[in-house]
Amino acid sequence: VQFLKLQWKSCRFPPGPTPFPIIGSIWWINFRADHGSLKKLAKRYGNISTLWLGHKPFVVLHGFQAVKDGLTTHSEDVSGRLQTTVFKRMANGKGILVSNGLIWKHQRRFGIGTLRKLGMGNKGMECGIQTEAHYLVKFFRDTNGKSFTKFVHAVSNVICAVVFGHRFSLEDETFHQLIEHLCRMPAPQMCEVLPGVMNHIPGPHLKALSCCDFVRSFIRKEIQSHRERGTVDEPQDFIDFYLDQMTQNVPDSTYDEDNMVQSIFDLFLAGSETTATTLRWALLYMVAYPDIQEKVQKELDAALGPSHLICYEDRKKLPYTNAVIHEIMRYGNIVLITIPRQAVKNTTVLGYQLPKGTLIIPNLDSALFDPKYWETPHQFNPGHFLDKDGNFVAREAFLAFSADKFIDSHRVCLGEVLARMELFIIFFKEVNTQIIFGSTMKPHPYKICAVLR
Ligand code: HEM
Repeated sequence: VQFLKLQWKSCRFPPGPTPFPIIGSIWWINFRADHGSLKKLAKRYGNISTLWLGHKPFVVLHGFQAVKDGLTTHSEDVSGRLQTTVFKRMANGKGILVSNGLIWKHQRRFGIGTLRKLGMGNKGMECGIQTEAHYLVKFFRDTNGKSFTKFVHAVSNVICAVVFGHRFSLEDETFHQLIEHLCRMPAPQMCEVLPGVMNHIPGPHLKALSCCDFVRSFIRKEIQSHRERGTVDEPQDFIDFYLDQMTQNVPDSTYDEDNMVQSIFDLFLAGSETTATTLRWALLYMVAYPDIQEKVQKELDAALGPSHLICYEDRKKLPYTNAVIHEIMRYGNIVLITIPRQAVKNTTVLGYQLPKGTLIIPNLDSALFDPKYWETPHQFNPGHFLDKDGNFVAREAFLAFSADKFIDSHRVCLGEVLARMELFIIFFKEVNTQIIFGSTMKPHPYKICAVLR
């Protein structure tokens, strides 16, 4: 009976493999939503298909057009986030990244507005990024080439300056603890499968949750020291602005300390590892494609010179470098599928009527490698972002930050402009001050025994 019920239910959704009670249809992709299995799914069922996790349908969007139309035609309808066990333990419905409804609207609007007031997109934040880029290169010189491990420190420090009003030294022990806990936080999936049981069994999932607690208590200490300092005439950082907002008389206000802590937590979570990983890919590609590195260095030398203090505006004079950074983001493809969306009301996606609560998985990877939109999708080719005269061209299929151009619209990356500034300035600083090369190929460690002849 359960089987028949499920078949009846699945008829109303986009096509997909046959679902069975309990296991659904994810058996068809070997229980793994990775690049290869989602490609296989699209090949068999088309650009919109359904996977069932037990009795829960996930609608998968594949290819640039499907991802774009699916997320933007009725963008507000598909702007929800699923409240999974992990997300509840991580955020409890607060903050920006996985919240919904009024809390999400308030916190997101406040977050964007405040980041702009604090200089996102202009000189304000540029200065903080230049400072971090400077310390990275200094650290590189002092340690003879080990700056690569410090990307996450540099980009987290930019966020520290914005939210706490100060940066940390790269040697600071407390800061190291913050970074360590931030990096150990990836979602503990087992809690999703067996929530009740996993809460009592030790393992990486409990470690990840205790890392969340550490980061939150770190943020609370900073808020406490702001409170002790008392009100300031001019708010200097995110916490100042938020404390001020809490005193305003806003109808149905959701501005409280828990939401402040979680919003700051979300900025760290969404903004540290993402940007740092992209920078690590950047260096790897410069090692793998030395001819491209050389062309970037030539363009920098010709347009700016070695002692120039780089600013984001300079990208307009550096079309090739700008194209290389975009190609790093496209080819590095760090997100694969974006955090699943949920329909907040009955809606239509690519002609299918989807009921409220349906989960939607936009496969960003499939847009960044869509052969209809990229000339050589599986090659690292900065030419994707250049016209025949060598001018930089933006590409509509470049959905690294999700599927909408406008930050004020629903659920796109809130830190896109900050990320772009960081990538441009830090990449410039690295390539302009050093030649990046890989060391020799070494054999894996092995044990050897010599016997006398
Ligand atoms: C290379 C760097 C980055 C990439 C590739 C990236 C990508 C993304 C993607 C794909 C999403 C999901 C959007 C959706 O649901 O459709 C997202 C959301 C978000 N990002 Fe980023 N991001 C980056 C850097 C940053 C930075 C630097 C910040 C802020 C400091 C940030 C803050 C956020 C926030 C708060 C959200 C949640 C928005 C919401 O749910 O309303 N991101 N990002």
